[in-house]
Amino acid sequence: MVNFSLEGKVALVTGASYGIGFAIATAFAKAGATIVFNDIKQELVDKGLAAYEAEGIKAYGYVCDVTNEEQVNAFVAQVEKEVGVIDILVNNAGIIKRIPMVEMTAAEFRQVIDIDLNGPFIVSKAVIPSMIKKGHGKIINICSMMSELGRETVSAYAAAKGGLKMLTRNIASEYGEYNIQCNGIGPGYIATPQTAPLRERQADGSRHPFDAFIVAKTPAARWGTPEDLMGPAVFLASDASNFVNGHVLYVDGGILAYIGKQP
Ligand SMILES: NC(=O)c1ccc[n+]([C@@H]2O[C@H](COP(=O)([O-])OP(=O)(O)OC[C@H]3O[C@@H](n4cnc5c(N)ncnc54)[C@H](O)[C@@H]3O)[C@@H](O)[C@H]2O)c1
Ligand SMILES: O=C(O)[C@H](O)[C@@H](O)[C@H](O)[C@H](O)CO
Repeated sequence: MVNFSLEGKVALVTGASYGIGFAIATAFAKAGATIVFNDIKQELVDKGLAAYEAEGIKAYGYVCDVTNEEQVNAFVAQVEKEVGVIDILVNNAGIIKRIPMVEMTAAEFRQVIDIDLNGPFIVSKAVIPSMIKKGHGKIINICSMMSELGRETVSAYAAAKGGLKMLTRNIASEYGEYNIQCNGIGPGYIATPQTAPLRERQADGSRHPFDAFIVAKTPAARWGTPEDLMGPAVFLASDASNFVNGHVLYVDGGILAYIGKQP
């Protein structure tokens, strides 16, 4: 039988108070896992805890900044003591800055790289030793369309998410022999607060031009929802994917397959 169960597993999903991380953690809980998440502020953690409770899920929430190595190490040690060794890590925490490249400061560029690329490095590094000792582990990095494509204003984000794709391949290469699988999920355009500015209605009530552009660019002809990522995430976290390593699974309604509508 194919085994998609996550019964008895401890899953850490970073930045999972809402949005994509919350949907993935909820799916993991429904598949049997114990959920741990972190966020940068107590109010976000509290909001997350209330949302999990409303779904009937007992989750463990902590304040931790994924860019702070000392904080992350202390957090992972605390989770191992209070909840158990982390079997599944989802590097979901991330930010985007939409600024034309020539107007972006180096400090802004560095901040995006720090959260979206250094963060997954720091958290993965903290959990891998215990995964090796335990004899298995799953790491899922939340990549992006921008792991493959560029567009105006997102240079730092594209650089970080392209780097995250290669970090994924490297973790798979370096730790595959310890029965650790590291794969990515590359969501297409998903309706969350991160993309809300791209979907805002215009003053005259018409659709934001980017909103119409994305619907036309997506063969599925719609934005994705966080729930669209649930099945792929459970697959990559479960024993069903034990020989899948170093891939990015694009969950994009077909965007990367499509040349675009003829004008
Ligand atoms: N929404 C989309 O269309 C889309 C598409 C592809 C990839 N993604 C990626 O999915 C992930 C989740 O995005 P989302 O759209 O659900 O919403 P989001 O980007 O707003 O959520 C990210 C979460 O990470 C947290 N976070 C930010 N910095 C942090 C830090 N230093 N330490 C810990 N937590 C931190 C935020 O507080 C938030 O809870 C991100 O990595 C994003 O880049 C989103
Ligand atoms: O401004 C943007 O183009 C978007 O915010 C994206 O980058 C998406 O959020 C996503 O990562 C695509 O997969």
